[in-house]
Amino acid sequence: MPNEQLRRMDAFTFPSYAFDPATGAASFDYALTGPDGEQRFTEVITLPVPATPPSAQTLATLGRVLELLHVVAGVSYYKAAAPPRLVLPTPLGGAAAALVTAVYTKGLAEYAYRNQLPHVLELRPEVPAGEVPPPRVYDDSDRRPLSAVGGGKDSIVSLEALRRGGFDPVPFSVNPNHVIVAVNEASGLPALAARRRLDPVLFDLNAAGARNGHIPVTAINSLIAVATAVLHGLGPVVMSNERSASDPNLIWNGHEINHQWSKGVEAEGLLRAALAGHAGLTEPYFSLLRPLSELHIARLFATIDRYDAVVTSCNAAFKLRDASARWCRDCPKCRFVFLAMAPFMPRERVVGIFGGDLLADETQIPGYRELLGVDGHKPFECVGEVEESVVALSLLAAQDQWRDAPVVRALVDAVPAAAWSTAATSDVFTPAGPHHVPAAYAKALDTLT
Ligand SMILES: CC(=O)N[C@H]1[C@@H](OP(=O)(O)OP(=O)(O)OC[C@H]2O[C@@H](n3ccc(=O)[nH]c3=O)[C@H](O)[C@@H]2O)O[C@H](CO)[C@@H](O)[C@@H]1O[C@H](C)C(=O)N[C@@H](C)C(=O)N[C@@H](CCC(=O)O)C(=O)O
Ligand SMILES: Nc1ncnc2c1ncn2[C@@H]1O[C@H](COP(=O)(O)OP(=O)(O)OP(=O)(O)O)[C@@H](O)[C@H]1O
Repeated sequence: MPNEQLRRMDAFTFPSYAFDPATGAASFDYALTGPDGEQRFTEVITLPVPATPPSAQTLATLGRVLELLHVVAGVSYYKAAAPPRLVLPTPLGGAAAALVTAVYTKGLAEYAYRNQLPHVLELRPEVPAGEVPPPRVYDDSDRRPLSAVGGGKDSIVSLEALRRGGFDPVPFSVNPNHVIVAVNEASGLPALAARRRLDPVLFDLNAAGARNGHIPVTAINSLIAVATAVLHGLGPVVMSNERSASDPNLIWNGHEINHQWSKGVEAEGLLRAALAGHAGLTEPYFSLLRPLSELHIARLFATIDRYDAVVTSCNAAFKLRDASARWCRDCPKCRFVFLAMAPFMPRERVVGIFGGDLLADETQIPGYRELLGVDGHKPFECVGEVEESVVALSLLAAQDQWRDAPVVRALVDAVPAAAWSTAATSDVFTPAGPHHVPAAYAKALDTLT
């Protein structure tokens, strides 16, 4: 469909969805509609099939989770045109409607900002009238947790904390690539995987110049994880989203723009409430690392060495096409994670993990100046706060192995005095802030210290 027709689309709808318990395949249909016709999409998400066929009650609960997933996963296709109307397929209760509204506004905020589409931030879904029958209550709180694995340091910290804490976690990933497969192999734990196939039409539209941008992918992965946990009779989904994921990158038109919105604590609370209200799940989902800073998580990661040859946090390794093998060593996330790990490891260990020494490479200085708040705003990437970067730099400047590294020397001179004094009194290693970690899991992280 030509691009100008896409731009005239006036509504996004959700014609139907279907689930086949025999294959685990859920197919979700979407449509952009407008004066020139309709553009249809179908996304297929295939859940791992359990050894024992699910009961009717399990399928009923799963159906409720899939209803939420159908609507939330629509963001990928909505963004190709960003029409003014979002027309939901079925009535939803207050908590589920609140989740959907937030996913399409706050979750697409970076997309709206970059494409200069302020109406997206004001979208209000049209919810069909009608009562939603109350769901069956499903108490999953004391079952084995499903631990979402993304291949990076954060999910490794959670997986190891759960394992050492005696929770017997089941690793789980969506579309595991070679990095995630290698991390799971290093853990030695049998893992579950779901497959997600975006409609290839979307890639054709992208190539033809359709609107594109960041989407709240963690909300989608989270609901796929919860659907898998329900289907397999497992307990809560444990995520590894940190404290700083809740902090915005910038304010635009009075709205917070946060690249990591669906990793933040607001999204976590909305998802939990929607899953309780719409699907009856009592303890569906939480982030074990929520009270921790990225720097604190890096310090915990340094206590675990069995994943050094495989751990990869760089997003370039997770592209659907043309992915890098591991760390690209030239993006904000590589720069930040190197800086965060370096104070807690021998230099040769961190250089071995990354396959190169970013603090010996002076071309990295402009990128590090952004992370340290000297230039520009916090990059649109999964990176820690400026204060965490300054604290990490101060730790490096105090170590013989790093003090004379060219990048460290240049950055120490660049950071303003005010930032050094903030860092000197920083609480970056003190767990803090709102979280949803259940009492039974609260001590799991102590196993790593
Ligand atoms: C890997 C990555 O960063 N991808 C972003 C990138 O996409 P790109 O075009 O360079 O390559 P692909 O990932 O292969 O995607 C091709 C197109 O497919 C569409 N698409 C992909 C996945 C999806 O779930 N929905 C989609 O619609 C999209 O049109 C792609 O162009 O740039 C895109 C445009 O800005 C981003 O949308 C891609 O981001 C992925 C959805 C992705 O998985 N990103 C995560 C690495 C990510 O950003 N994680 C955040 C968490 C944010 C959150 O709130 O959940 C983080 O780590 O901070
Ligand atoms: N493919 C995936 N399947 C399932 N969960 C995922 C996947 N990718 C990321 N996640 C989860 O989503 C959350 C955010 O991902 P993110 O990439 O920030 O984490 P990570 O890979 O564990 O660590 P890092 O921040 O070091 O990259 C984490 O809880 C992670 O486990």
